[in-house]
Amino acid sequence: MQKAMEHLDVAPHVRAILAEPRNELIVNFPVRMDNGEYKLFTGYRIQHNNMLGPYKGGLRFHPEVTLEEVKALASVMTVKCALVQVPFGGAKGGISMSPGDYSRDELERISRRFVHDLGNNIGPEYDIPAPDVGTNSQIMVWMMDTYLNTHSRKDKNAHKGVVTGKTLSSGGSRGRSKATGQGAVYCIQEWASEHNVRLEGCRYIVQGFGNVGSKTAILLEKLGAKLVGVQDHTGSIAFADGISASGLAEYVAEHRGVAGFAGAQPIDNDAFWDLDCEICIPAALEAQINSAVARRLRCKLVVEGANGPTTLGGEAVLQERGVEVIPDLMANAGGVVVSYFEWLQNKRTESWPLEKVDARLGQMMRQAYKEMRTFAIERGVDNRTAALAVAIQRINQVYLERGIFP
Ligand SMILES: NC(=O)C1=CN([C@@H]2O[C@H](COP(=O)(O)OP(=O)(O)OC[C@H]3O[C@@H](n4cnc5c(N)ncnc54)[C@H](OP(=O)(O)O)[C@@H]3O)[C@@H](O)[C@H]2O)C=CC1
Ligand SMILES: O=C(O)CCC(=O)C(=O)O
Repeated sequence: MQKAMEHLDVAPHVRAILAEPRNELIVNFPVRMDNGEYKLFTGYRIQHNNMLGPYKGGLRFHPEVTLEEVKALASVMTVKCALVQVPFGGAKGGISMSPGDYSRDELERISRRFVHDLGNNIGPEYDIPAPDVGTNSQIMVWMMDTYLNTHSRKDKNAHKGVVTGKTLSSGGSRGRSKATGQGAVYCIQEWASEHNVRLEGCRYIVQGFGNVGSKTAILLEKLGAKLVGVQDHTGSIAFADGISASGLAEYVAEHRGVAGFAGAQPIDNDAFWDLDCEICIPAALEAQINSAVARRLRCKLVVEGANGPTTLGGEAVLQERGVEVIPDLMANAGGVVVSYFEWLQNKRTESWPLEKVDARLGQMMRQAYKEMRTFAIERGVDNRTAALAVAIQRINQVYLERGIFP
């Protein structure tokens, strides 16, 4: 962000405000396990900035969740929303836990108790959680239901928009589950048309085959591109003739990992990064592409499906080697854009057809992509610097217009 601000005239107080989150919430809460014993969990919710609208961002259930990680991810949400022009600010939250270690009943009690203890610190006009790593639409529905039961005694259907990423039957939006992948694919299509690359036959590798990784892979496959390698926590697989993305998604749903998939060969985790391809899509966790990995990559383009997958060192090497990066705040913004549509539909008691969701998503992603590339070309900077600059410029403008309450 500091690098981007060098290209802008940002007021000193706005720099200071953006450097820290506004609110940091930590809740410690006990949950009854299936064996009758109680276990204490620590939940975080970081509200980074709400100048452009209610705080917005996902909730992560993963063993590596820390306060520092959530703070960083919350700030990415602030700039992401500003870049794609959804009227939201930035937030993120999570619990340090491994969801796979708990039964469905335990997960429900953990999710409900977390929301109960967040109390009035979330709300449809104040702070709106969504899915992230280790959480899903069922967890979002439990969270919404808990909020409605504790906040609106008479009308159980008002305020459904307190959480997005819900199941369709409980107030979700068509297209939300594939939205992040769909947004990434719209970006890839823009890149391909700028560089005259045919996506048919284009080879790509994906790290992380959860919501973002699998949906991106399936949509690219539909465009004729070829998935040649996948990695998740269970291992890495490759197949030069192309792995079936939809077949692999079905296998992962059943086996909870890519290891053992019959339609590809197992390879070393290290060798995954050496695979010949045009596009590399990190869609798991932060800091996966460090300088050593960046030296090995044999792609033309890195599309950051995940938040923060490239370290500063990794990015420097990619730039040196002429590998273009579509940064997280641009590449994975499709999720929050369709979350915004879901929130709007909940407010208006509407249900949009998928065609409308996709068309509006495409329009917003392409507009933001164009603004990022125009800034990058005109100022001679990389895409991340450009995307951040476009976003910060917008936030700065609003601070200057509205001023600071004394
Ligand atoms: N869901 C959304 O709408 C959005 C998500 N994102 C970002 O996308 C990324 C992925 O999120 P999402 O798809 O929702 O999460 P999921 O939990 O659905 O999937 C995460 C995937 O990453 C794998 N993974 C986890 N750790 C590692 C590792 N160390 N090495 C390789 N693979 C690993 C997981 O495997 P396993 O399950 O076996 O652990 C799983 O396949 C995150 O950075 C998230 O913040 C960004 C925007 C929106
Ligand atoms: O859909 C949302 O509100 C937020 C998704 C998210 O957490 C992200 O974009 O990183």
